[in-house]
Amino acid sequence: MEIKKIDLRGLKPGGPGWDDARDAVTASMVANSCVVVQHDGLNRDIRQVLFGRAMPELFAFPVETKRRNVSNDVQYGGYIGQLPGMAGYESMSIEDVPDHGRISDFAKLFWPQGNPAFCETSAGFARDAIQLERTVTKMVLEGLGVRDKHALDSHHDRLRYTLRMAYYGSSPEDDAAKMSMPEHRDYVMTSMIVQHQVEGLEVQLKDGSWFSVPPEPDTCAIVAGSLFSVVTNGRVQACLHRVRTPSNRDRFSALLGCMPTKGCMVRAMDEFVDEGHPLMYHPCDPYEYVSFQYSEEGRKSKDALKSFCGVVKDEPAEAA
Ligand SMILES: O=C(O)CCC(=O)C(=O)O
Ligand SMILES: [Fe+2]
Repeated sequence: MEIKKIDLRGLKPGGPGWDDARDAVTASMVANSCVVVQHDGLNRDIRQVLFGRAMPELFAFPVETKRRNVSNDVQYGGYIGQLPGMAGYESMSIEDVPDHGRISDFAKLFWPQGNPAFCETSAGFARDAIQLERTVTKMVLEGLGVRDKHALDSHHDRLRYTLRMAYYGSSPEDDAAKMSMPEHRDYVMTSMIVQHQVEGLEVQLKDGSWFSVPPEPDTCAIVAGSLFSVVTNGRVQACLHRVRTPSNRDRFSALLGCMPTKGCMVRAMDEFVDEGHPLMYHPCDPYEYVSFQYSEEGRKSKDALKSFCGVVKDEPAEAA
């Protein structure tokens, strides 16, 4: 089994090829909780500068400087590094990235006099990534049967976006089979993952095997997070994925995470609930869900989303 990449180049909503691509994107999301697309949406020059210059310069700063990137807002925001079992992994996030003030505040943590080139690169990348994410999510929701333009718009209007830049440093004594990031599901609505030259992202397929997403230029992967299961009433499950780089090279990736804006409840869209598909998840506050997922109870749970807001709760684990 594998995930076939879907060509979105040159497609316009409703134009030639759109319906076929939409159906293929939807089928991949339903089957694998992930879609890999070939696109012309992420400007090549911007990507080249982001991965070739901006990110290497950023991660070269000392840890004390990188730690200035803090977040009081979301779990795994700000700077992450030196995690147990994940030596070599670091990431830095810019929340609400369409707000240029957030990017320049971030840049000033590293370059107190500012760094317009860095700001332009990250803003350009984020702008393109948001556009592409919206196209793909629109395809999936339409492909699953949502026709109401207002419902699609209001889904998008209530999202906020975080740009996360990640670095996976290798070390000569690393075992090539070693995991750089253990398997997990993202709590978000969706994550877009852009790789650059070095492999790493692996997605678990329905038959339990792991598919390594090739780091081809002009492609990216969009994986479903837990909150997308709520919205689609379980039609699309959260994607189990991990990072492993058998070639043992240093690796960068850029991620666009979508979360609902604060204060918005997440609920199944009307189109996905009917007699044959009873409601699976009660409407929930996404930020309360995130706290739950990382709480002791959430970590112990076989299916944190179901335990938190499932209409039918998980069977409690049997006492040993
Ligand atoms: O770097 C990647 O390819 C994926 C990282 C990831 O899954 C995450 O940060 O949640
Ligand atoms: Fe992830």
